[in-house]
Amino acid sequence: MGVSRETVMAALAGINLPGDGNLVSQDMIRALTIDDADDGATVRFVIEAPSPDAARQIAPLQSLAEAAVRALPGVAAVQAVTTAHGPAAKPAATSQNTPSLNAPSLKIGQHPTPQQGGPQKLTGIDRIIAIGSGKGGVGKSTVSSNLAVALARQGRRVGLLDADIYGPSQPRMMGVSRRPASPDGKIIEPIVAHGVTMMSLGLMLKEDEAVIWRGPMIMGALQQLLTQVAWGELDILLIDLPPGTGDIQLTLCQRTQLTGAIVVSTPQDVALLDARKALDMFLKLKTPVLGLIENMSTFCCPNCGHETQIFGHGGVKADAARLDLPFLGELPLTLAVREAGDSGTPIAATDAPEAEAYARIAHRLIAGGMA
Ligand SMILES: Nc1ncnc2c1ncn2[C@@H]1O[C@H](COP(=O)(O)OP(=O)(O)OP(=O)(O)O)[C@@H](O)[C@H]1O
Repeated sequence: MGVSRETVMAALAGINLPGDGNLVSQDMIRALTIDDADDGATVRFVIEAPSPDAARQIAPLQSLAEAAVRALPGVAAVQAVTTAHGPAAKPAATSQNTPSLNAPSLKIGQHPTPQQGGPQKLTGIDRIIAIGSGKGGVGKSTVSSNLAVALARQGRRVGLLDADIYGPSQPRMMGVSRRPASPDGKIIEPIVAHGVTMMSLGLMLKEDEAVIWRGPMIMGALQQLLTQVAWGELDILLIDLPPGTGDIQLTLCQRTQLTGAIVVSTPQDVALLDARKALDMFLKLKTPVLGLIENMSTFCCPNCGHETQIFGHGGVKADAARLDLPFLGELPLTLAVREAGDSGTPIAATDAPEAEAYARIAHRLIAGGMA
């Protein structure tokens, strides 16, 4: 019989905060998961502080919390992360950037405002890279969150915008559930998680709420997420696109000066067919393709170590060579990557062996001046 959620929460309630209360009474525990195994449970949780300053202040409590949970009978391993809610750095000065203490009243999903001239730069953001795919479910969001975290771990100031407006998955993958604040009703304060400044439309909606919007409203929402979020100074903003070649991709490439795009695909033929359409779209929109990533390249059985190429292998690399585009690397299909994403702590934020593959791609982007 494994450890229960209640027992873990009771242990965490024993970790007192410097001011008042404890980790549980101050509602700071998020994304608690308990994975039972024969040799004991692995417990994962996120400590979400109300601000980056508070996160720094309580950083030493993370190891106390981990030790308290590890001491419980039936627990084999503990993985905890401290994240903060609030702006990463002082936002770039704009006339609207004067927060007050009023309650947020931001209305997302308005029609876009007309824009003069061609694609525009975003103040304070050095590079913007869109991460796209042709087909859904190939791991574009998983790659985006892990790459963002890997780049942040290598010292870059990273933003992550979830532009998958119909199916935002970054809140879950980054372990964030709190609605961002908008003290003046105009500027939205992003959330900081795993060292990444992030924002998603999913954070502005109720979890099960569907977005039923026509093209212009979607484009308006994207424009708001790009221009009304206080991103601060960033080396790189990664944009997790929805699958396909629709309104969001078109609006983004035409209105925002992108450094380029990265296309993620599995090696499977049906995925590659759609990936080629995404590549063709970026070509037509004159957005440079910075490279291709092959996700779910190989599967290594965690029990016997046997390697299987479930979706084939090498197809993306071959396409990159054929189209004379950079191949950025391949990522394995593993249970740990899926579980990490579901638990709100991307594998790249851990010391698991899988983190290395994301770190390599991040290093390559930095070395190439792309991040
Ligand atoms: N390398 C991997 N190993 C194991 N699971 C993976 C891997 N990459 C993605 N997954 C899992 O596959 C599922 C789909 O991934 P993800 O949501 O990242 O894809 P997507 O291309 O962004 O999908 P969509 O855009 O259609 O929402 C998720 O459950 C994710 O955890």
